[in-house]
Amino acid sequence: MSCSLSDYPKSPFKFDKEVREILKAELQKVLHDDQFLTEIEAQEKLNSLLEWFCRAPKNTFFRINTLITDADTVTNYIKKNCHPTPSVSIYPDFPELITVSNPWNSTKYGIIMHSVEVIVDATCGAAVMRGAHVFAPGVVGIPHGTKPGDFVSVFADASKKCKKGSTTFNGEKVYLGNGIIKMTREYLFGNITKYPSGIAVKMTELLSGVPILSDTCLPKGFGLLQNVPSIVCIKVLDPQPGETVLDMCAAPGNKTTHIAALMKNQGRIIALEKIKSKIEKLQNNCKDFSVKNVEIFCIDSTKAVAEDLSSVKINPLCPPFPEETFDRILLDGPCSGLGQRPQIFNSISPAELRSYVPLQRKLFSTAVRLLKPSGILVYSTCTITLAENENMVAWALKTHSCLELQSVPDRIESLGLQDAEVKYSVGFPVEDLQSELAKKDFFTWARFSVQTNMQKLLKHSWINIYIFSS
Ligand SMILES: C[S@@+](CC[C@H](N)C(=O)[O-])C[C@H]1O[C@@H](n2cnc3c(N)ncnc32)[C@H](O)[C@@H]1O
Repeated sequence: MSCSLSDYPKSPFKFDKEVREILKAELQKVLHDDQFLTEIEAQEKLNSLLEWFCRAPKNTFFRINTLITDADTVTNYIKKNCHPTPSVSIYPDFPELITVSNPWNSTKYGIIMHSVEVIVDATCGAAVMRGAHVFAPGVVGIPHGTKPGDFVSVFADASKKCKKGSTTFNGEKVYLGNGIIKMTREYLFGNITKYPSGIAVKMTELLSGVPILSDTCLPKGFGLLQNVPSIVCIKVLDPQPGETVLDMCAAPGNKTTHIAALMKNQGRIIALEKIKSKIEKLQNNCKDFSVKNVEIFCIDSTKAVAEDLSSVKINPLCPPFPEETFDRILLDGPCSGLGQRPQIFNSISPAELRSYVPLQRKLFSTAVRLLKPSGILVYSTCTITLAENENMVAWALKTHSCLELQSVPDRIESLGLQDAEVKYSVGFPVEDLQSELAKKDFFTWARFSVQTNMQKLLKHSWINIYIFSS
C-alpha cells in the first residue's frame, strides 16, 4: 500500500473542542485589511493552522558550535555519515548555520508500506518525522517474531492508547516511514534490561521527506539540530564578548551555548533554571559545547532580584542580583508551545493554555528590573497565541514605560541575515490592544513561519521574537 502526506492527521488536538474554540476566537480578533474575519473565515484559517501543526518543517537546520569547529568541517561529517547523502547549504554571512535537505522530493509520490508494523509514542514519532531514527524508549508496540534486519513500517500512536509492549495496534495511528529493525522484542520489553537504549529501528525512508540524520552524526559539541528562528533569536540578542548576560529560563541550554559562542567565551553568562532535574542536562550541554563563561543556578527567576541589598554577593555574581545588573537578557520562558511542530498528539487543556500569561508577566517584570539602562531584552515564545505574544508586548509597553520596542526585521537586516532562509512576518494588529504605542510599533514584532494572513504556510517552526531596549 502506498501512503502520502495527505494521510497525515488534520489536527493534533484530539479531545478538546474548547482549545480549538479559544484559537478560533483569537483569530477573530486579528484585523485583516482593517476588517475582522467572519466565523467561517476564522474556521477555515484555523483548519489550515491545525493541519500545519501536524506537518514537519521541510528543511533541517544545524547550528554549528563556532567555539570549536566551522560549517565546512560539519558539512563534511554530515555528507560522510548520513545515508542517503543530503544536500547541505552554508551561508558565509551566518557562519553558525547550515541547512540540510533531501536532494529529491520523496513526499511527492508517497512510499510503499511494509506489512510488519512498529508503533512508537507521539514524542518519538515527532522526532522521526523530523529525521531521527527510532530509539528504544520510544517503541510501544512490535509484533512477536520480528528480528534484527527485518524491514518494518513505523507508525506513531496518535491517541496515546497503545499499551507499552503491545504486539498489534488498531487505534488511531500515523504512518511515518520505513526502516530496519535493530533490536529484538525481548530486548525492548523483556527482562534483559530495565532501560533499553540505542537505535531500535534504523529509518530508511520518511514520509515527511526530510533527510534522515541526528545529532549523533557529528562529534559531541560540534553542533546541534536547532530551528532557524531559535538561532535568529540569539543573533538578534547579539551578545558581545565581555558583557554580562542573563539567560533567565535556560534549560536545556540550546540558546545558552549559542550565547557563549557569540561572546567567544569572554564575559559572563548567568543561566537560571527552576527545575532541578533539568540542571544536569544544561550543565552537560555547556560542557559538551566547551562553554567556559557560564554560571548555572537552580532558582525561580521570578525571585532573581535582590529586595534587600545586604543579601547581595557581587563577586561571585550569585542570585538574587541587584537591579540593573545585566547588559542583555534573554527571556525564553515557559509558554504553551503550540508553534513546535510536528505535533502528533497534543492534550493541552484550556486551563493550561491560559495559565502561562501571569508567569510570563512576572518573569518579564523581573527581567526589566535586572536590565541595565540601554540594555537589550529579548522575549521569545514558541507559541502562536495572541495572549502570549502581541498582547504581552502591549502589556509590557504599557507597564514599563522605560522600554522601547526595537524592530526585529531591521535587526535581522543589519546583521546581514537576509540570504540565510530567514523568513518572518510581522505581528498581528489585534482588536483589544490598548496601548497606542503598541499599535504604532506593531510592525516591529517578528513572527516566524506563518504570514500575517495565516494562510501561506511556510516551512520553519514557529518562534516569536521581541526586542526591547531600556
Ligand atoms: C522554553 S524552555 C527554555 C529553552 C531554552 N532557552 C533553550 O533554548 O534550550 C523554558 C524553561 O524555563 C524553565 N522555567 C519555567 N519557569 C521558570 C522560572 N520561574 N524560573 C526559571 N526557569 C523556569 C522551564 O523549566 C524550561 O526549562
